[in-house]
Amino acid sequence: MKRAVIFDLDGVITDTARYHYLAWKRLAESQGVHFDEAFNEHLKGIDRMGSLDLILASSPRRYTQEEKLALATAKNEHYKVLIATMTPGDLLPGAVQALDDCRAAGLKIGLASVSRNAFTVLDRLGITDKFDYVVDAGMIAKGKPDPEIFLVAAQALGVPPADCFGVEDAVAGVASIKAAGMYAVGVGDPATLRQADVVIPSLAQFRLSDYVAA
Ligand SMILES: O=P(O)(O)OC[C@H]1O[C@@H](O)[C@H](O)[C@@H](O)[C@@H]1O
Ligand SMILES: [Mg+2]
Repeated sequence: MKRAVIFDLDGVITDTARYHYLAWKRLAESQGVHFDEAFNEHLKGIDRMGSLDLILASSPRRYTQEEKLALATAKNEHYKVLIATMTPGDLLPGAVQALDDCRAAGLKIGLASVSRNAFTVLDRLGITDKFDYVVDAGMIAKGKPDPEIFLVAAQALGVPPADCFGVEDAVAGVASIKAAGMYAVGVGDPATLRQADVVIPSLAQFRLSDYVAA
């Protein structure tokens, strides 16, 4: 029986994945790099500097560390403008119900986000207190697809990884959950999230009883 659930944030609980996409697209195009939805799939779940490196790999120019930091900061400033007006109305359908179902079933609830804006987004959505523990980028050395972030969350929740399941919209995130030895619920397209144990289109189709016994 599963005793804990660890959710990703961006693209699972709220549509910030769209805001990351818009901010990266503007940044990439400012550097003459073509950017589309297909390329963006590879960036989902990847931390800020890792994402920038993947984008700049398509540029013939070489960038100094200082230039890269300036570009990452510019992207983040744009992203912060996009999330500044978020409200609880930006919770995706089924998100609160899924969290409440997990709470009612007595599961520990964690959040594993590589975003340095995770606490701001949780605050804007008004759901910070729905989590027993939140791991963000500042607490880990290696981002997704490394298992570290899900393992740190499981340890903080006091539940062995085999008794946890993770919920993710990103290829890198599902890989991180599986590498941590957990059951993976993918949110999105089964053709993209091939490594997940089960894939649902959105949290509106979240069926806790299907995962706790898995
Ligand atoms: O730039 P931030 O807010 O620290 O976010 C880092 C990453 O956070 C992840 O949750 C997103 O899926 C990525 O797209 C994003 O790049
Ligand atoms: Mg995500």
